[in-house]
Amino acid sequence: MRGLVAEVAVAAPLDKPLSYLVEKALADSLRIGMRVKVPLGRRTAIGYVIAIRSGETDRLKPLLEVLGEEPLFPSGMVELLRRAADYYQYPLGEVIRTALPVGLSTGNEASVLMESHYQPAPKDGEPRGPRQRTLLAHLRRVSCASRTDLLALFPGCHASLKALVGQGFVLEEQRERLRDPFADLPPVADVRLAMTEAQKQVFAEVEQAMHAGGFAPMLLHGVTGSGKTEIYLRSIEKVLQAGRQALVLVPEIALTPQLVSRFRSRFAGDRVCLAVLHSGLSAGERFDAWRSVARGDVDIVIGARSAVFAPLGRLGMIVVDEEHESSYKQGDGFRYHARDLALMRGQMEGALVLLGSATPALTTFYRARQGKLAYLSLPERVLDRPLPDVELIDLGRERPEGILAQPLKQALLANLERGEQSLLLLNRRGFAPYLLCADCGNALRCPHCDITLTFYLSQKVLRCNYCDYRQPPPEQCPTCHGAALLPEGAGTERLEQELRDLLPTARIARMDRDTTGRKGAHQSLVTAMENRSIDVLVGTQMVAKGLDFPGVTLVGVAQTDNLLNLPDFRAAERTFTLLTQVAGRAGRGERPGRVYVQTYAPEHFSLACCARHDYLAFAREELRLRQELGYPPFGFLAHCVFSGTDRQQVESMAESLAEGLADAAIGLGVEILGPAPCPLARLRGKNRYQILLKAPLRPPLRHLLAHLARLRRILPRAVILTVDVDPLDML
Ligand SMILES: Nc1ncnc2c1ncn2[C@@H]1O[C@H](COP(=O)(O)OP(=O)(O)OP(=O)(O)O)[C@@H](O)[C@H]1O
Ligand SMILES: [Zn+2]
Repeated sequence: MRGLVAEVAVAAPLDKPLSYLVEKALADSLRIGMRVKVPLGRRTAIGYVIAIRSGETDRLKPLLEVLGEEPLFPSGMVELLRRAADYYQYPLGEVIRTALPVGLSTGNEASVLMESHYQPAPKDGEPRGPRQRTLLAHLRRVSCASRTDLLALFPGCHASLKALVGQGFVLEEQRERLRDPFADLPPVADVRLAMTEAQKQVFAEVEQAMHAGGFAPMLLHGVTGSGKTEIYLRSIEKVLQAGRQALVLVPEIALTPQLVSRFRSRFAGDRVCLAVLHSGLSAGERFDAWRSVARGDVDIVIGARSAVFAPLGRLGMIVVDEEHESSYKQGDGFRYHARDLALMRGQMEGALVLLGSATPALTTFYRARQGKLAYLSLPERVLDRPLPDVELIDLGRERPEGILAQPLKQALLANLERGEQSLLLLNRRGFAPYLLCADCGNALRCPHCDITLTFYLSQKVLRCNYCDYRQPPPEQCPTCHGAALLPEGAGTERLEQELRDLLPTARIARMDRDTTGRKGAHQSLVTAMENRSIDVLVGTQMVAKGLDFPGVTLVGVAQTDNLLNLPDFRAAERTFTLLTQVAGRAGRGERPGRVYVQTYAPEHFSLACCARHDYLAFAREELRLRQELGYPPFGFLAHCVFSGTDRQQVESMAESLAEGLADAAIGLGVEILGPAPCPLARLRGKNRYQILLKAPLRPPLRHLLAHLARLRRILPRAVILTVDVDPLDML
């Protein structure tokens, strides 16, 4: 018999969508983009309708229920979702589940306004059960979480949560939905800047592409402080005037309050509806925001990574700010890169895609050089403001007693005297990265991970920065029972302490994940910097990210070598990028800036190029090295990680699959590297092996990955394989 058939991408690890019969009662209300309940084997599952057609229905099971009254994404987005699933070799239903806001994926409608929220109580010690400990560790890390979010992260955690509340480790309260953390910020008055000549030129090129219509990918390479934001704002105005919508991606909403407020002040009120999608929203709020976007009520969406899937139906432009940022890549599950999907989406929907950065990812820069992206450049800062002077301090020669060498110390003192602000970067949290035994030389290590425990002096705790394992610092060395355990190396806590000794009268603050966990904490640091009630801000990478503090004239980098020495072919690029970005925070106002970078490798080209503000020279040298080694952008990678508790089993499964791949790879020109233990050979109690697939062209790599999808069926349940296409993090 023929009838109505729905193609459903079920949120489960399935190769392809399944067909279901649509019974008469549901036929009228069903549309593409709706969420449905379907039978799957002996259970029911949630899925998403991606097509409706007429066809043979004899052997089809009927669709059980339609959830919600409106589609969650426009039918025009199905193709993007499909291509994303195909590109990253991930099941379509899971891709859609990742794309939708969290509250929606669980199946229960997220419309509750009041719900339980949990916070860690000020009680020391650890609960008994491992589940309770994990939950508590999570709560201590995030400070507060709603029941919905906890259940999504830790399915079935009701009992543990109740026990934690019962024992006084956790406080429970009924709260309204979380408020929008940006709603009550003082509105910044919008200054409509007269564009500089360089800005005018770039903007003219954007306008031209807009007139031409259709897909137009562009790279806006503008040095730090060159006024890229104004280009975004003006371009979006044009897009809105043409009756289309804009999507703005930022690396992390919570870390980019200044950009968000510039958009707010330019557009809010102008009968323009702007939605900010961010993780501070409660499930209910996210659901509401999503639906109003899906209905077409929103003109501009600003959001982090996952906003690339915002259900905008009349998309005219996508801006990807700080396109080089690695937070655009999702690190687990569906490992997509939001910038790459933004390009894919722009192409499919005929939109302009503007990627902006002072330090474009080399892959992006190379694409521009090949002519796949238009190259727009703002080579100078606005208003003839100079880029800061950068001085490299050779630590091998200076040999400072503490963390800071003389020249940087003196600069800090002088800057304080002048009443100007300073910024110091050290990309390590805590007091010290190791607690080392002076007798036997052993460092204390995480029992679950292949990594040393970080020592936090203020909290008197040793903590694993990967799995959050904690223990009090022991009295004696567990190996030799020696009593001299010494903190080795430096983290932001220690640097802060050293600064307090050096500058006793200065107002010093620290910005890292430990001081910004509380809601609003990051924002109050930013405000205090803007008000000049902080003299010196110390922090991790966070201080390097897109902040615009005109009062900062001095930037110091405490060390560069841990970044430069990471076993990763992108180490030089990461170093160059981070240093250039943090240096770019200096001298953005009226007074010029200076930068001191402490390093053991002053002759390294990534540092030398940074000191000369010479991105092009850096890119030239780094591209040459990449080409020699066949690494991106001259080759394409897929990173396969096998993990499980039984090391031997993991290793032997990795070997079997590598052999299977090797057979299939004959004649394809794909290199198969490994299996070998991952650099982080143990993580959260799991042993890890990796295979790296490397190919000069994409099609053979994809071919091999398709083969891997079949091969992996032989894996036992105890061995988990994750495949990361275009990996960024290969530890
Ligand atoms: N045409 C202009 N006239 C005067 N000031 C301007 C102009 N354009 C931008 N500015 C100011 O210059 C500063 C830097 O601009 P913006 O924050 O857009 O830089 P950016 O290019 O995004 O830099 P980064 O990559 O470092 O974030 C801002 O304070 C901004 O207000
Ligand atoms: Zn650990």
